[in-house]
Amino acid sequence: MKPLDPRLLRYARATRWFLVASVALGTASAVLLVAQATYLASAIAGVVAGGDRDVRPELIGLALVTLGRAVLAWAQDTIAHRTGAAVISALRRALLARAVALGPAWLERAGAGNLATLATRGVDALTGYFARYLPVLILAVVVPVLLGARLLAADPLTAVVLVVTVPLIPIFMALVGWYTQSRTRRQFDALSRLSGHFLDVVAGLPTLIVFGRAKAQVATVRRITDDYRRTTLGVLRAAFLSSLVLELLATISVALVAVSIGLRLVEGSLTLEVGLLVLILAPEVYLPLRQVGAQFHASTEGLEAANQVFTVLETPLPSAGSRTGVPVGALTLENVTVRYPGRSEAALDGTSLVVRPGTVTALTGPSGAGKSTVLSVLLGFVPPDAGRVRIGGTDLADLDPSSWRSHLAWVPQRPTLIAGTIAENIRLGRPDATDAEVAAAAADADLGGFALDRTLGEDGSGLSAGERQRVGLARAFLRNAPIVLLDEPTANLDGDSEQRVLAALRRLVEGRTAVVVAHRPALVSLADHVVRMGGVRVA
Ligand SMILES: Nc1ncnc2c1ncn2[C@@H]1O[C@H](COP(=O)(O)OP(=O)(O)OP(=O)(O)O)[C@@H](O)[C@H]1O
Repeated sequence: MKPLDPRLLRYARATRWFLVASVALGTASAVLLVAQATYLASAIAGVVAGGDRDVRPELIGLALVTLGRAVLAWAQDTIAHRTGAAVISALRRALLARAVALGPAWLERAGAGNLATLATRGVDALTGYFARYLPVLILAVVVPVLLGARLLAADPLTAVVLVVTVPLIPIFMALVGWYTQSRTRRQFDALSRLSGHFLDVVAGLPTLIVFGRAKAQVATVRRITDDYRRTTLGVLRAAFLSSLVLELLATISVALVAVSIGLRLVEGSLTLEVGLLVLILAPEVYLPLRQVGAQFHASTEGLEAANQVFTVLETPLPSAGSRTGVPVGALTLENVTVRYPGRSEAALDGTSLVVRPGTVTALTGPSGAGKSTVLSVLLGFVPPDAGRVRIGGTDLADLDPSSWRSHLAWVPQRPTLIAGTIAENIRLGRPDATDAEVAAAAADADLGGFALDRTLGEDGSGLSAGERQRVGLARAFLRNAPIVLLDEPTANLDGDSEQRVLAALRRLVEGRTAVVVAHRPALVSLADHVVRMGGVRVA
């Protein structure tokens, strides 16, 4: 694992300024450190020498330098936290924007749980990286160089000891990093698996309880948790052991310097002032290196998360057209074949279909025949593996996806609802709609008797399946788009509601191009054309 992933500089610009500021602050702090040691050594040597030597200037200098170092530490800390927050929010925004651009088919493969872990806990782990690891990493480069130069000037023999021992620490750390990389990845994978599974279990809890599988799921969660605990302990073990060895290495090196100073002081070949200066500065050379070792493991989780974010950001987008003018005309599927990843059988196998403008086409057929897949293809969520989709003669692949979708209204089998009021949920269909337009759309979808300011919970909890579908319909009414795609819009409605919604649907599809997945005869009767799907090729 690289100590600084160059992609961080590319995707999070705040990192560049942070590095520049940190190098400047680190250099200033190293210079103050040398000044502090010089004042201290001179003051002690002065006191030991006795006589009437006035050490007040050294003491004043010492106080000022100490104050300066405190100010620098505060500035470094503030900048580190601010940069961390800026980078985290930039990465999170980029990640979510990319996930949206990659589309639902990618999300299904990547897993919503994984994405949620990455966007929350994952990128948050970068706080430790910016606040604790990077500053000491920079100090670990700047301080040994500056202090080494000062020590070379003061006592070349100590400089030789440093040149021999200091490089051992980064070499050792690189070995540790190499060893722990795969373990950290395994730890993060286990956490993602745990989150994904937990999400599924919570969402399906009522079903699991009814089928008596809740206990079995508890056992599965326990197994994954155990796995996570084991990998975490493995990473921690490596962290503690490597810190121990680094401390040992640094301590032995300082001891070597101290012994040589002691011997030469006794011999009289070194003055007390220089000896003290070297003794004060030598441990400071190793300090940032030791801190890097100690903080390295605090940073690995954040770096691994960043690595995974970059993998998502670098996932090529499905090829999309750029034509923004959407032509008016027939929607045509020509020998379209769709094969979902991991499925040997094609969901659509050479399907051809023509939907003439201004007409309603009903897709019927047995479950699994590929009706919803036709809608996904028309929505541009699932690209055909073979064949073409044309809009008025233009290949759908040449159209800019968001321009195309701005011409569509879509009601899926289970419309997605967000936490918020019913009105807010309907307004997703057209965010700039007025309250009166929202109310009219609600009335069209047979939601007239509902208090639109009623607040729904997460995923629209608090509504029945039929009510959820009517909110989805109200959205389509509000959208007022020329093409309407409906996936069994009356599936969950009772007879009376169905009649009212059908009347509204008749108004909705009037003069528009509509494709309706339909099972119920009443809905099929809305259609100008009925296409039966399932096994046989349709036309
Ligand atoms: N995301 C997916 N990943 C893998 N296979 C899928 C996916 N979505 C659908 N399929 C498969 O593709 C086939 C067609 O599914 P589709 O949902 O289009 O059928 P449908 O006719 O709409 O069915 P229903 O009437 O039950 O909604 C089915 O065999 C289904 O299992």
